[in-house]
Amino acid sequence: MLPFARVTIIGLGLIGSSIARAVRVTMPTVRITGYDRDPGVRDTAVRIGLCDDVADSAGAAVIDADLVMLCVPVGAMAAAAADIADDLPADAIVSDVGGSKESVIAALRAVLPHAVLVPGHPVAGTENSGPESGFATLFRGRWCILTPEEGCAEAPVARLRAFWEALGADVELMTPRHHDLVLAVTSHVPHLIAYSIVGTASDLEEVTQSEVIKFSAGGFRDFTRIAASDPTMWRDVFLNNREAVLEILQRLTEDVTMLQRAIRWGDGDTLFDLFTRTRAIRRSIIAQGQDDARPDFGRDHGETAAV
Ligand SMILES: NC(=O)C1=CN([C@@H]2O[C@H](COP(=O)(O)OP(=O)(O)OC[C@H]3O[C@@H](n4cnc5c(N)ncnc54)[C@H](O)[C@@H]3O)[C@@H](O)[C@H]2O)C=CC1
Ligand SMILES: O=C(O)C(=O)Cc1ccc(O)cc1
Repeated sequence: MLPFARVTIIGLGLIGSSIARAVRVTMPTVRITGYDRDPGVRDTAVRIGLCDDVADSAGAAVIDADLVMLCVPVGAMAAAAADIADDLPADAIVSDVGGSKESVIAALRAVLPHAVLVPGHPVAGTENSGPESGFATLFRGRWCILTPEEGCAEAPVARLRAFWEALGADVELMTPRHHDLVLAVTSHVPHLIAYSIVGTASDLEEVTQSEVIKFSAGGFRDFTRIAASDPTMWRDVFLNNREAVLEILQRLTEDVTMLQRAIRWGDGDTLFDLFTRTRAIRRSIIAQGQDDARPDFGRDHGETAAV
């Protein structure tokens, strides 16, 4: 049995459009309604046949929904929730895909105090954004973390788990606070490092202009991919996961200072030991099959062109 019969997606960018495509492929009888604040995005969604219906307002989109999935930048969650508040069916489950959780939950609760809320975060994405960049297999073999509030009933969590599993994701539960700390280490600070190193290279433009392009086949090229990620989305993530990001940045700063000292004093053992440890981490990730180089990951899936 399907976990939901009528799914509404608010925000039809990379993640919203990928959910729509994945639902089409994996649960073809589910009725998908979409809404986006940007009329151009709504037009594109109609043109590429992303949803069964694209509504003209957020309220009209949710009026008979079983599941409402908020797929907007985390700084826009409160506004998106306010737009659906008056028309949301009392028994509909509201979820989101925001990359930070504690502040998003607080913002959603302030606007939807009585809603059945099961927040989530699919740990899957790309540096691209917009409705045409999504693809149906984005969530396959990836984690989706659900962060229900204390005291949340089990049934809605189970239904949302079944939904994400149908899209191919592996589901794990965490407290919102723990989610935010884990993601600060594994995703948010790495993005900040990429933004920062690409910015530093660009500040040295006069020295590096040609070299940056010429030699960017190395690690720098990987940084430029990450640093091409959506500015609105990432600005919002850093402002909303402030405490955890600052905590991890403090620790990183101490570790970088330690490396600086090792380089200054010619302490090769310290460098070698760390690099040996980090190489083992990379190899264990590959051994667990959690690497993007796996053949069923990546961006060129047959399903991409299908919807
Ligand atoms: N991009 C990624 O790799 C991942 C992003 N996420 C999360 O997914 C969410 C969406 O990100 P993307 O799909 O990448 O962004 P996107 O920029 O591709 O799409 C966001 C869409 O939301 C729309 N929007 C903004 N405010 C709105 C409002 N108040 N009402 C209705 N529509 C509104 C925009 O017009 C845009 O079309 C973010 O919260 C982000 O943290 C989660 C996992 C991965
Ligand atoms: O493109 C990449 O390397 C990513 O890290 C994708 C990503 C971006 C944001 C998230 O909240 C989760 C995953």
